[in-house]
Amino acid sequence: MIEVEGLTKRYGEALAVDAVSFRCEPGTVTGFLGPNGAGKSTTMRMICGLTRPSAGHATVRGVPYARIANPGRHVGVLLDAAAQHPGRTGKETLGLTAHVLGVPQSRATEMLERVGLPPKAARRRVGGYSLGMRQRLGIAQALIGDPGVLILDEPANGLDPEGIYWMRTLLREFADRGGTVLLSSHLLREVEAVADRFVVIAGGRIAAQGSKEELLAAPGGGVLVRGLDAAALQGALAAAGLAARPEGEGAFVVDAPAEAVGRAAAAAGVVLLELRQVSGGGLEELFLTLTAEAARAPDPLRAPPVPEPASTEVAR
Ligand SMILES: Nc1ncnc2c1ncn2[C@@H]1O[C@H](COP(=O)(O)OP(=O)(O)OP(=O)(O)O)[C@@H](O)[C@H]1O
Repeated sequence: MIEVEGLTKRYGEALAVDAVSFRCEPGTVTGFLGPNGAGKSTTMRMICGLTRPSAGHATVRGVPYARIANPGRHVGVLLDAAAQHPGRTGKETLGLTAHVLGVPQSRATEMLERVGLPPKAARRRVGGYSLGMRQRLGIAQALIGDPGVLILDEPANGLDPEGIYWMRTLLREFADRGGTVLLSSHLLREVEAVADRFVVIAGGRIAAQGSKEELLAAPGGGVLVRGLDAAALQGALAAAGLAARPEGEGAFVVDAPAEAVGRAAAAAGVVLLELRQVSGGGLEELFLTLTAEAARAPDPLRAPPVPEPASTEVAR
């Protein structure tokens, strides 16, 4: 469980994150979305105790991250895959993490295999890795302590299509085993495919949050129904008192539960070819609408970045 309550980060006069609150429940993947500069990384860094909030607080499994003893055994974090030491090999990097977390070295070898870094790649220096290989190594580091929570900032960056598919499966299985995942990404289709819930942030503020069903349902909802005989279907719906509007090709949209529509058709002996919830324009359309709205309402306090004093940051 991750709980974020009123998290706020101010850099001088500029508000990077403005009173952000959300929860990530065990067994779910939460997609954290927003345009460039929206405040996603800053929020994630505050959750992980790397950036000090100006106001508000965040807890992971009920305690602030900084107070978790041996946090890598509980929370797997990947915030910046490029932050690996370039002079170490992949195997050395992961071996060191295993040592720090107190897990057997055999687990490092196991994780390298799991993330698709075979022995030959693992013997190479990280400085020579592609971005996708660094991401895989970062994911291995996040997973090596067998945590129950994953916090991943753009983990799919640089991954090839096979890698993206692999990542999706990994995260889904992790959540299905009861894990909690907070995942930021610009790959909307990928997030849509894996996440159960979304938190959309724009201009430092929450623009929307909720379950996939809630956020992606078309305004007004309704079901689309198509019958073998369109006229008979229309008659059946009318007989059941259900208002239907034609949707082309013998289909109708009905503002009623799918069960009521199915029963009306069955009662009239009408064969149905299609019966489904009407979905909206997908995550992409939702994202563009929400972020455009946020852009139309600029916050006068948001200004160009100023360097943060080093003392307020914990070293990565
Ligand atoms: N150390 C800092 N000093 C000053 N401003 C900062 C600092 N870090 C981030 N910001 C500002 O805070 C805002 C949010 O940045 P953040 O990196 O959290 O956005 P993001 O949603 O992760 O963006 P992206 O998708 O591009 O990674 C931006 O306006 C950014 O310029």
